[in-house]
Amino acid sequence: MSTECTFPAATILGYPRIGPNRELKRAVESYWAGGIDEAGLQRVADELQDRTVARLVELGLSAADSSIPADFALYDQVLDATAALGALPARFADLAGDDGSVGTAEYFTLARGDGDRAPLELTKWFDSNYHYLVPEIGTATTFSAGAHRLTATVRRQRQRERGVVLRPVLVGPITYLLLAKAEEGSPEGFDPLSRIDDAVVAYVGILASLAEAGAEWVQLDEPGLVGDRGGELAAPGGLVERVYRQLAGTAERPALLVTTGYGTAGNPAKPGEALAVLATAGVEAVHADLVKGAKPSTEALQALGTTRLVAGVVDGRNVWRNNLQASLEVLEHLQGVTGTVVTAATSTSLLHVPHDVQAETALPEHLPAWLSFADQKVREAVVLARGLDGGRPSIAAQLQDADAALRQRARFDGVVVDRVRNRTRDLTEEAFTRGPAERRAEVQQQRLGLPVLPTTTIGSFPQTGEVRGARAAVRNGSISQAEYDQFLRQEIARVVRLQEGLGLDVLVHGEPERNDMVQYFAENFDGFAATEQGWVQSYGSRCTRPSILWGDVSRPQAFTVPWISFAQSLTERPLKGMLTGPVTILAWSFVRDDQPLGNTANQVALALRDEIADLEAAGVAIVQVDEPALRELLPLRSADHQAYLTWSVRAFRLATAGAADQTQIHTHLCYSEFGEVISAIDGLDADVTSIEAARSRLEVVEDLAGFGYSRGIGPGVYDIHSPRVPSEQEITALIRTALAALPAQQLWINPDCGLKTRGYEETVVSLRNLVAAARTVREGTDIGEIEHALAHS
Ligand code: MET
Ligand SMILES: [Zn+2]
Repeated sequence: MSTECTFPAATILGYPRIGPNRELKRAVESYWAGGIDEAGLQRVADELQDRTVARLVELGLSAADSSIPADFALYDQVLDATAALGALPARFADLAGDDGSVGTAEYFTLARGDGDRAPLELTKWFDSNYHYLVPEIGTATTFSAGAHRLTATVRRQRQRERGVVLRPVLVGPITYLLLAKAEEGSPEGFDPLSRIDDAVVAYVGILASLAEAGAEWVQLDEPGLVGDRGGELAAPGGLVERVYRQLAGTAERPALLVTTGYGTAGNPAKPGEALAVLATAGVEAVHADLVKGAKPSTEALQALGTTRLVAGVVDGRNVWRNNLQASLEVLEHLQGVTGTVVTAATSTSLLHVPHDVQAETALPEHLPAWLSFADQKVREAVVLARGLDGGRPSIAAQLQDADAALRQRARFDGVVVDRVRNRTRDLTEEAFTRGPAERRAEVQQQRLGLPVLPTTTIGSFPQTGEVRGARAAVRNGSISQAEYDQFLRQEIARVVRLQEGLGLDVLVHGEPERNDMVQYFAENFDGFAATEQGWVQSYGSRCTRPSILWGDVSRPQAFTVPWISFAQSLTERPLKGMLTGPVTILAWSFVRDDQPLGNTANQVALALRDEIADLEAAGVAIVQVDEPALRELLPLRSADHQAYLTWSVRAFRLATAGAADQTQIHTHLCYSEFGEVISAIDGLDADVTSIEAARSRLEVVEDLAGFGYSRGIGPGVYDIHSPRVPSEQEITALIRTALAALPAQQLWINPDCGLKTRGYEETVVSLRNLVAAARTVREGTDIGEIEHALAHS
């Protein structure tokens, strides 16, 4: 290792990879479709990488001092680590070359599967909306040191004119194994982390090859230490210390920066302990998330000695302009207490935010000055470093600008709206409570007269090229609003007729007017703004464009009612009104950072409550409020779960509890891992809940029965995540599985989720089979009796 290991005064942990115009997304998809070959894809990726480096230099990072991270995954950074380690599950063993390395085609096979081989599973990356590919580790998994892509990147940049020195980024060994799941067939209770020693050997090899390629620093990301296991692992004498002693003790290596992020690493009651442990182990620089995590204690700072502290004071997760004054105070404090050497940095990679506020042309006038996307955040880190070095006068103008923007934001009309505040303040317990569930079920059945095992869908119908085309056409002005509305009415009428023809019991309008289930609400609520170019990577080549919740939220006028009542006017059967729930709206937007999330959630809830009241007034008898993100926002530490579940469940209840007993409230959740949240789901007090269940072959019904869940439940019997058509027999068998655990009166028959990503061809056949299966089961004598009883109650 070089004895000179100075670290830059400013850095970022990572930068959006997809490209300002989603160049990488397009290139990767074109490669999959056979439009370009591997060399073509590599050319686009290299060009983008060069432009990123140039842009970061323009923003103030140096090309020569390791301040620019090399985190250019083609699909996912965890998949990159899997490929670098050659740690493939047995079903993909043939994808590795003799030296354990994985080529480009094989890399994508891991991500997408082939033939009968299922791809690696996708899961949320910590509490973000980014999804990574889960490593599968078993007792026999082999680990090799094949970080060829990363070393090639480092080498290629070093060989450029004037030589760019990047800082390669890799998921650290402990986090890698914490994020893994046990490979199928592993012994009961097998913990992937038990393979740490073999993994470390491979990391030692990777460090050596990166040093040889010319890397002076390497960044190992260990955000896994913020979870429940972090406290024990990062305690003095624990696994973190042992592993990093080994890595730091190797001769051939670049200097090491270990990052955490997404909260306080290690024991939350001893902030900074994990950093001190890493320093003791011999790591040259440690990073702490000072936005979501706690400030390290003085004791921990003292223990850092000469180890540099990379201080994450610029929020990598949100889009608000930094309070430079406050950040500088934090940095000065850290530096002042113990003489710790401090770098100004982001709290996480900037992967979670869009590229550049400057690319937006249609934001409300007041908003751009309050915002900071990736490029602005790079500048913030650079400015803070300058201020820390040169004192406040050296950045006086920037401090003043940031301060002025913050003050303007705080008093802006719309950020605080008295009318909205008064409503949330004056809420009594009554606003959160409906009548008794049994009584509701009774009056709803009287009103709806549904058969036993009622069939329905989750809301959206296939969004065909025609639907997307019409939306694009009205946006670019080639058709008028009136023509577009007419098109939507035709589409809705077609979907309603189709469902009647199929014989579904509760119909939907199909959601053709919605570009996205959250953005559509953001566009119709006050307090939100949508971006044009604000794409962030969700997984692989998929990006989302979260809206920005900047002010107090309210609903100026009913907006779903016209579509829902039009659809209802076309049929005698009950039609469900479709809304997105408060927690999901928050989870999939950038939310304001100046008040507790629970307060914001209640404002959104009241806006939805107004919409439900208008739907009821229009004669709608069933309203579904989707909360697919309820479980997603669950805090990383179990100690924090209860507080979160309390405010999120209350927000849902506030949205729905204004509904009359005769109005049936449905909710939909897209997952079946109910375990830890089952009582929260019970707490939502929805009359009917649909969930994903087909893939796990309805395992969840046992849990529900064990819990004593007593309201309506629709475990999905049709997996909509693939074009595969489930047969009538197969669905019949699933319904019988459900019936073995739960009473027929409680069960609904529906798919796992909305149909918007499916094609009509498979959808129609699948739904026909679903209706036929429900009928077949209904005709079983015992159930026939129940139905008879229901009809006469
Ligand atoms: C991700 S959950 C989706 C629910 C929505 N109602 C739909 O059907 O598309
Ligand atoms: Zn869903």
